[in-house]
Amino acid sequence: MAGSHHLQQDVPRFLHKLLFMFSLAVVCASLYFILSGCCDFILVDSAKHLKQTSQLLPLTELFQRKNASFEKRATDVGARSASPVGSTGATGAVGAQSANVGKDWTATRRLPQAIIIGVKKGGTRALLEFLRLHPDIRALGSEPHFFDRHYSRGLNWYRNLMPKALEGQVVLEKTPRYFVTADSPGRIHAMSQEVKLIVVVRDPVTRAISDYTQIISKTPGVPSFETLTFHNGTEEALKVDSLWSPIWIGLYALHLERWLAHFPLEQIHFVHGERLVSDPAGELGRVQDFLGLQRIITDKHFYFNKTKGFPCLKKPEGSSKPHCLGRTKGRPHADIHPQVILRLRQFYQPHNLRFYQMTGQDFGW
Ligand SMILES: Nc1ncnc2c1ncn2[C@@H]1O[C@H](COP(=O)(O)OS(=O)(=O)O)[C@@H](OP(=O)(O)O)[C@H]1O
Repeated sequence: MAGSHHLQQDVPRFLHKLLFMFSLAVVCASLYFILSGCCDFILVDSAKHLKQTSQLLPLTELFQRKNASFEKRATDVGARSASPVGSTGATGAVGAQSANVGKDWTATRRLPQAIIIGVKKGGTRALLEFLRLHPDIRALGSEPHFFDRHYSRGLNWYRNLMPKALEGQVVLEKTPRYFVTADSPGRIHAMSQEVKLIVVVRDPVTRAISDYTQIISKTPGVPSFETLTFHNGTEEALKVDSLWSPIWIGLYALHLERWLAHFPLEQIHFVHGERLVSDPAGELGRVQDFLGLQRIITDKHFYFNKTKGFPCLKKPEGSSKPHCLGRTKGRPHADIHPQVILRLRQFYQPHNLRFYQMTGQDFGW
């Protein structure tokens, strides 16, 4: 009697349990199908996208580019906000060190494989800013002045200034003063025998006036260009003072000789400063070839800004707005008497010819 009563109670309890387990199984199965359906959709979608893009690029490159553009944005924010390192650069400050921390697990800081070593007022900032458009270039925004001013800080210090880069990307910095400092060629060679060197050269007379224009903009009360260019009180009133920095920097052959004692000519690429203004895409094409990179920066990246009188970028790195270099780049020059300019042209003539012979290129100055 008691046994049949228990049985009567157990059957509905058992049925309840069975119903509960069945419902749970139904819920789990539905969840599984819903979720796996979604994932399939996402996977299919991204696979489609990957297929479309990889028609143009190999997968590894795609991966590197994606990381690179992501990382570039991070570095640049840091580079603008950190403190400068002995820099005379127009835009830059060194901040690469903190900007990428934890952002990319495959990128590392490396010593530069390419350096824009000169020349001051040649158009080095324009070149660097244009090169930054390339996804395979990681460029330091400021001038680190390592080989001329901060060498005692050591290579680790220098390396830590560099932006993080992925394998296959070219790390680049620019310090125009390297070209004219005696120790730089040997020191750079000691760092790397393979490093690629870039020199932006410009008519040394215009370059000297540009240099002087910068000097007077920073230091009021500087004597006139003529006074500083010619030796005062000498028999030959028009003897050029080749030791005055704006004149001395333009003795390109003299400086190049020191570099050629350490590096073969093929390892040095000369950018034609005037053509960098008249045909930036052409000059950039040659620089990309020299760096062993795909020609990605082309004339579609530039437009000529009539107000500025210089080529500007349609879309600089990390922005969608057109951008020209700052006020100190491409500014009106100090007014110099034509006779002085003529005398300086004569002075530079033999030096220029020697430079053309050494490089195998006629720059037409
Ligand atoms: N696209 C574009 N926009 C503006 N300026 C341009 C450009 N391309 C080349 N240049 C020339 O660059 C000259 C400045 O050279 P640098 O950047 O090497 O100067 S610096 O040494 O870093 O101070 C600067 O010299 P100045 O004209 O004397 O100001 C320019 O002539």
